[in-house]
Parts: sequence; structure tokens; C-alpha cells
Amino acid sequence: MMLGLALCTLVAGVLPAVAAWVGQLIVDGVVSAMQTHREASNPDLLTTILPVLKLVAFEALIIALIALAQRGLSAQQALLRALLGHKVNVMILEKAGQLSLSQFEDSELYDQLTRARREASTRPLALVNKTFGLLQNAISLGSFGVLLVQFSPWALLILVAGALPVFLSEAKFSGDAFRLFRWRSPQTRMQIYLETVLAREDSIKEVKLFGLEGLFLKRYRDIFTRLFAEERRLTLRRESWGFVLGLLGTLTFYAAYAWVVIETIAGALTLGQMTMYLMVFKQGQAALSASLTAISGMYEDNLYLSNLYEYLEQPVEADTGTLTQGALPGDGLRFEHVSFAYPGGEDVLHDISLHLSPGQSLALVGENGSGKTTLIKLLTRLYHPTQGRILLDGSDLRDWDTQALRERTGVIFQDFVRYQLQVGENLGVGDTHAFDDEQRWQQAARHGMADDFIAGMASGYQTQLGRWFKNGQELSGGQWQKIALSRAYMRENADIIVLDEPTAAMDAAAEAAVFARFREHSRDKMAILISHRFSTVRSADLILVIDQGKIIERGTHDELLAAKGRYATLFQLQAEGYR
Ligand SMILES: Nc1ncnc2c1ncn2[C@@H]1O[C@H](COP(=O)(O)OP(=O)(O)OP(=O)(O)O)[C@@H](O)[C@H]1O
Repeated sequence: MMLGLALCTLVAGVLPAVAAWVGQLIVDGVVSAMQTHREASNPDLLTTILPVLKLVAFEALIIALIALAQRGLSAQQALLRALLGHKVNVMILEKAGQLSLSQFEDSELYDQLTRARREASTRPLALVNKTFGLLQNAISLGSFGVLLVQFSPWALLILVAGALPVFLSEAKFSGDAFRLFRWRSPQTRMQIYLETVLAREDSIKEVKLFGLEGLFLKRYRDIFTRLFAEERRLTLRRESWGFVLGLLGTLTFYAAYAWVVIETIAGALTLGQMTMYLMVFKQGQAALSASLTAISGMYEDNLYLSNLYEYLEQPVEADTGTLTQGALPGDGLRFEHVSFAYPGGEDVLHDISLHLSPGQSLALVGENGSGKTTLIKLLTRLYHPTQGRILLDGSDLRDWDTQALRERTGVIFQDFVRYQLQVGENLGVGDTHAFDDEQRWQQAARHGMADDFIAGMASGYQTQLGRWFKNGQELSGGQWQKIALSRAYMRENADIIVLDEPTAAMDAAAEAAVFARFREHSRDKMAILISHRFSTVRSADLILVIDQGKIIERGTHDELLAAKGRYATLFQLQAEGYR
């Protein structure tokens, strides 16, 4: 397609000058034919006008070819738009898949990502189009130049000098426009966020009940007003300078025009040459201003692309680990003096040490924000400890092959994802190897106690979930949690199972049943459970009480009750509530 574009560009660039040159031949041909016709004693109209008619036909052919080249250009541009937009979007998303969680949480990078995505389908193509547009105009200008130089090199120089100021101002303002785009991207992101909150089904319930529409819309409008003021200032400056400096170019153009007219009247140019030069001036002027717009636009596109490349070149964490088996198979999981701080933050975990063998279950108990989920994030290698190390089967987690590690862990976080996909696929995501395997879905759903309500749904495992797509069905909070739980059971080979608040939305009977199943399922595995409900925690082999990132108590339920510490107090408090 690039070659096709290049060919059409060449044709569309050269032919206008040829057409102008043929135009000159026609006018001069007509003038001389008129003279011959007048002077001949026995004029034969056909022989005198035939050469001129041939030229006219030739010019018609050229114009038809130009039209063909233009169509060819726009057809290829349209196809390229689709291909390139798709390609760039895929590149952006592929890169997003390689970024680490902490990079995602970096607002600067997130900004870059949003900026890149917003114009991914237009900017790269615009740059290609403008490059070819510029090339075409440059070829035209070059060929016009060849014709014009025969009149006077000065005329050429004057025309170019006249166009330069407007070009420089365009380049400057394009830079300003990009800086504005960059500066306002956090605000733009806030606007996008407000649009989402105000117009999406999962937030609209609360927005309505709290009456937030007015408040959020006001914030939305305020951001626009602030951004618009800047934009207006820039647009006005850009266009006024463009007008004033453009006038300079127009003046030089008309001066050259007058010059040609005077020379013709003086007899230095034929009528045909005058026609040609005027045409060349007119088209040259148009080509020149189109080139200038293209150049300044290209500058803007380029700045955009620099943002895209900055994003694409973000360093990704090298996957150094290769282990698929640990040094001490069967040793289980060990935390050795692990401390952790989120990037730029203070320590949220201090000196955590623990050991969990296959077949054991561990429960984490602690106040909100004490660091329980963070511990799971370290264990699943979404983050690395800032101090200490975590061992699986005697080998540091960092040395494990990512794939091998992921296959050994089945995790459900409290903020699990509610995919707007079919029920079965919502389970299938738990194990991509069995994404489409209905038998495995059914098995997992039985373990996660989701099979009953799925059986009652109109299309069973093929029922679309969520409200985004046609015939989508919404589930209750507890039903979603059962889906998430079943998803964890899809990982058949996982021997580390982590459930972070898995039953908070379930009714009491379901919860009891879920844990009976869970204990049975995880008999020879390592099970880690985070829960604020002591009824589910009490049966764990080891309970850790975490407070402000430190382990303050450890033991079994009975040991901890006997110790009469924090665990005992919290347990009594909860038990009181049920009496
Ligand atoms: N992505 C993050 N970046 C920075 N700080 C974070 C991040 N996630 C959590 N924190 C902080 O780390 C601390 C521990 O959070 P964590 O989510 O581990 O608590 P938790 O014990 O799981 O709480 P909960 O019982 O409410 O789920 C909190 O102070 C929280 O503010």
C-alpha cells in the first residue's frame, strides 16, 4: 500500500505542471491557428485546428489521470486508516499487558497510556497522509519551479520567502498546542472519569440516590470552562498570526502576478506563457499553503507519536526466573523477614516471617488496612518485597518462571472482575487452557456452589452476564462471589489457593457450605484465607493476627483464645453480637 501511495503521489504531483504546460501550448496554438486562419487564402478549418484539438484531448487525459491518482490515494488512505489504527491500538494494549501493577498505579504512566489511546486511530495515519500529501505538493512545487525559473529565478525566490513566516508561526503554535494537550491530560482524564460515573449502569444507582448528577456535572463543566479558556487563547493567537503572516504570502504572490501581466503587455511573454505562469502561480500558492499546513500538522502528529513511543518504550520488568520446580519440593511457602512499601510510600508490612506446608491452611486476620491483601500481592509476585524474601519449595519467588508460578496459584481477590461475558467464560478465565471447556466449567461450578443457580438461567452456561450486551443478565452480589470462587477452582493444578474475603456477600448457609467444600478441596494444598468472620477463620491450622503490617499474634484458634490477646478480644466482640 505504501508503494501504491507513492505511485499515486508521484502521478498527482507531476501531472498538474504538465497540464499547465499543455495549457500554454493550447493558448499559443490557438493564437497561431487564428493567425494562420486569418492569413490563409483558402482556409481549411480542420487542418488548422486539429493540432490544437489534439492538445485539448491530451490535457483532458491528464486531468483524468490526476483524478484517478486522487481516488487511488483516498482509497488507499481509507484502508490504511483501518489497518494502522488497529495495529497501533493492538501495540498499546500489548504493551499494557506487559506493564507491572506498580507501573499501572503510576498516574504519570497512566496519563501517557490514556493520551496514547485517545488518538491512536487517527494520529499515526494522519502523519502518513500528511507525509505523502507533502511529498505530492513538493513534487508539484518542484515541477512548477522548473517552469517558473524560466520566467525569473527571483520570482521563485520571492514566492518562497513570502511563505516562510506563516510556516514558522504554524510550527510554533503546533508545539504550543501539544504542550496544552499534555498539560491538560490529567483534567481530561478526570472528565472521562466523570463521564463514566454519570453514564454507566454500575454507578448510576448511587449517583441517582445521592443526587450526584448536578454536583458531578458542575465539576465536568468547570473543567471544560478552564480548558476551553486556554484553548480559545491559543486558537485566537494562532489564527490571527496565521492571517497576518499569510497576508504577506498573498501579497508577494500578487506582486509576481502583476509582474507577469506587465511582461506580457510589454511583449516579453506570449499569451500562452502568461496563462501558464498565472496557473502555476495559483496552483503553486495552493500547493505551498497546503504544504505549510501539512508541515505544522506533522509536527503536532510527531509530538503525539513521541508520546506514543515514550509509552511503548517504558521499561518492562525482565522475566529472569526460569525455575519450574523448587530446590526443596514439598517445602511449601516461606516468608523470611519480609518488609514491603508501595512505591513512594512507607512500609506497610514489617518483618513478616511465616511457614506454610502443603496440606495446611492459614488465616489472616486484622483491621482494615493492616496489610493482608498486600501480603497476598507479594505472595503472587505482583510486587516484590523491599526487604527479606519469599520462598516457594525452597526457591526464591523471583527465580520462578512466571507461567509455572501462576499455574500453581489460584487467587480470588475481594475486588474480583465481573466480566461482561457468558457465565461459562466467566469461569473459564480461571484457566485459559480450559477457557471453552464446558465440562470443566460444570465441575468448577459444583465446587464453587454456583451450579444450582446457573442451571436455572435461561441459557445455562451460555447466558450473557452483565448489562453491557444484549440479553445480559445481572447477578446478585453473592451469586457473583460464587462465580468468582468457582473461577478459582478452575485452576486444577494450583496447590496454593488464596481467598480474599470470598464469602462476604453470601448468606450464612451458603458460607458454611462453601467452607466445608473448600476444606475438602484444599486438603493436600496450601490454603490461605482472609476473612473478618471468625466463624470461617477458626478452623484454620494457623491464624495470623496482623496489625499495622506486623504479625502480633500467631497460633490456632484455641491457642489464641487461651492467650487472651487481640484475637480473643475480637472474637468475643463478634460472638457478643450474635448472642
Ligand atoms: N496500591 C497501593 N498503593 C499504595 N498503598 C496501598 C496500595 N494498596 C494498599 N495500600 C495501603 O497499604 C496498606 C495495607 O492495605 P491492604 O489492602 O493490604 O489492607 P487489608 O489488610 O487487606 O485491608 P482490608 O481488610 O480493608 O481489605 C493500607 O494502608 C493501604 O492504604
